[in-house]
Amino acid sequence: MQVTPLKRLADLWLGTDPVQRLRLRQTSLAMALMALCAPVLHYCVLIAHGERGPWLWLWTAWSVGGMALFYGCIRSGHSCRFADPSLTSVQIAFAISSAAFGYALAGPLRGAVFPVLTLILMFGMFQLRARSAYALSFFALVLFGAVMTTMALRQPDSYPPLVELGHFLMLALMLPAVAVLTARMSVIRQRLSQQRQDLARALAQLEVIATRDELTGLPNRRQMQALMDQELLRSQRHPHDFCIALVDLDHFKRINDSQGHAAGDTVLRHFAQAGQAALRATDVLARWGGEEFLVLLPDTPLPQAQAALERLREQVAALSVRIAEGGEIRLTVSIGLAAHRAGDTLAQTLARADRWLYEAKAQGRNRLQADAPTEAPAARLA
Ligand SMILES: Nc1nc2c(ncn2[C@@H]2O[C@H](COP(=O)(O)OP(=O)(O)OP(=O)(O)O)[C@@H](O)[C@H]2O)c(=O)[nH]1
Repeated sequence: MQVTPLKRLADLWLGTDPVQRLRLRQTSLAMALMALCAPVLHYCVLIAHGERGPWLWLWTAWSVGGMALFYGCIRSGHSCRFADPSLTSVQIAFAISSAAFGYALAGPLRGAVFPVLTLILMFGMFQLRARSAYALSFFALVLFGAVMTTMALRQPDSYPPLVELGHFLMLALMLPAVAVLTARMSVIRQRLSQQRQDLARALAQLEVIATRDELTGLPNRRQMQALMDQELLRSQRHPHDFCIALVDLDHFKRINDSQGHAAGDTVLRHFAQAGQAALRATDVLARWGGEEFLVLLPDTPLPQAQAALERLREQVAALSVRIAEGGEIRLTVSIGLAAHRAGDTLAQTLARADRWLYEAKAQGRNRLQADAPTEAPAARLA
């Protein structure tokens, strides 16, 4: 992808971390607004006093410089050590103080500060909690009240006390209303965030339900079918061997009948653990249905698959499952193993594994029957 000079500039200004970019975008917007307000205030002061004077320059340095400091603090990562790395509350408090200072300088055009003050508080709608919104509104009201009182006392001609009282009353109505709206936004934001988390959790659960067998935690039949389809596609693209084995617990009905269904479930769970432990991490053991399991051995030629499943059979035969009712159950498995042949369908390979399993059962159980490496198993079984 080509990097345009504009994107390079944006990366330089905002960095590349998406979370930091979001914070810096917000602060840059606030900084731009502050920079745009400066000439307007200069105009108001010129109209009111015919000259700009040192206080206005102090306001300009304080306001624009302060916002630049916020930007620097966030851009450098310095703010990450604070509870709110966006510094939202502090930035809003600072902007309120700048607006109050501007109000004291603006003279007859000071009413222009009120929409700016609303705008400043609206920045909090994206991030502030209800409590901070109320606190900042209160802070603004107190600060403006103090500035209005001071100006009415010191310059009653430009700031008539009754007019200032009217201004204050207007603020006393407007600021709590903005705080209430911000608080409501905060509740909506929290609800949305909770819903997003619930949805993500439900999706994760759904994925588990859709792909895992509830009793054993192994991949279920649907998931195994998908994995085998994938392996088939891979073997067609980059030819390699893979094998499929059907593993069936011997005389499992007897366990259920003599020890109960719960004991049968315990045995299934123990078999699943032992089976997984006996296989390689790349092999997949899945519950195919009932007491029948399926093993997919990707990228594995028949002799290796045979050795792996023989090891599994031996380890299961050595297993002793302790059941809740007391006592121990021993179990064995019969295994039918088939190597996939190029050109065959998965159903054909599975059918061959099934026939070998049938053969293993017929020959007395607790054994592995597999394709002969040199002989076509389909021919032998026919
Ligand atoms: N406890 C329990 N039993 C199950 C579950 N799924 C299937 N079964 C039982 O597994 C038994 C399978 O019995 P059969 O198909 O006769 O096979 P078997 O007794 O293992 O005999 P062979 O396969 O011929 O060695 C049945 O009793 C089923 O009820 C399960 O999730 N839990």
